[in-house]
Amino acid sequence: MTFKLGTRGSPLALVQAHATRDALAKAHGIDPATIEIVMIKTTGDRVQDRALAEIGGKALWTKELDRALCAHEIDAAVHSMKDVETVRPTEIRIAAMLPRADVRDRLVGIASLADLPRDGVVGTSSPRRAAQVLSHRPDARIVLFRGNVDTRLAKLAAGEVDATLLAAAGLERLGRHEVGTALSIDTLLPAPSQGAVGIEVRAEDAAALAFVRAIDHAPTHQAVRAERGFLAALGADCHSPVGALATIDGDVLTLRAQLLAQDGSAQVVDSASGAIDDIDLPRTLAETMLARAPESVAKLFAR
Ligand SMILES: NCc1[nH]cc(CCC(=O)O)c1CC(=O)O
Repeated sequence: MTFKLGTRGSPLALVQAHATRDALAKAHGIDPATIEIVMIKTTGDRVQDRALAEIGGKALWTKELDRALCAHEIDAAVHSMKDVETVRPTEIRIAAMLPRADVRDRLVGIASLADLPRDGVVGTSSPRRAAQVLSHRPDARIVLFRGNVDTRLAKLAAGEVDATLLAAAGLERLGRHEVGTALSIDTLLPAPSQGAVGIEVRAEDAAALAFVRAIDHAPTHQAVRAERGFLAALGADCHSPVGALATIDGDVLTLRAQLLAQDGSAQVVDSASGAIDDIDLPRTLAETMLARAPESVAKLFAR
């Protein structure tokens, strides 16, 4: 009997699936060959020329994996948590997370946002990164930029843009440590769940749940749960320019968050600290921030 681990087929997804397989094999003292990696093509992989927001948002990355999981074609699915919708089907359960990688974004093409030429062009399809760049450099021109890491770097090298932003976690997992410069979280607060890999199982599959839970990294899971709780409380989706990062120190969780207007012209930044298991903290922070958000920010959150 092999345990079937489903994944997208992108280079990054495959690295993450292999890391999950290795962690499971090690935790259970079993041969990695007893865990089969099953590649599943998603709509998000097929459509490369339009913004994700336009063609259906985050569900693009998870829909086919959800279907395969519910159809018992796989026993678990590996995801970049950043790409997983905030509200999951009741049949599916997030069982574990790998230890989080570097949460920051890396700026590629120029050394700092101050080095962007006047009216310089930044390629990104992330509303958060676009708004954050514009908050620092209102003169910047944002152009839609998708594709895998190599496609984006080739477009940059061809001079299509002056700069782009990529998650440090993805670059590092692909062995591309040399690409770009990490921006501090004070300059660019990362997306909720950035740098975290999660493993989902069918909620009713107690055996798979126990098998996968053995590799759960609790501090990552707790931090990502708080960040996702914050997004859920906002009713936010991939159209929403939101940064959020939870950090854990001893038994205290601190959640920092940023809501921006789409053009970066207004923003609200705040943080809250409390017990790790305080389930009200993310919602209270979201409500406090929305209450003092200017109209250009508040209107982005459908509540
Ligand atoms: N939306 C694409 C996506 N989803 C997860 C990562 C990187 C890995 C991570 O953040 O965990 C990326 C690429 C990027 O944002 O540069």
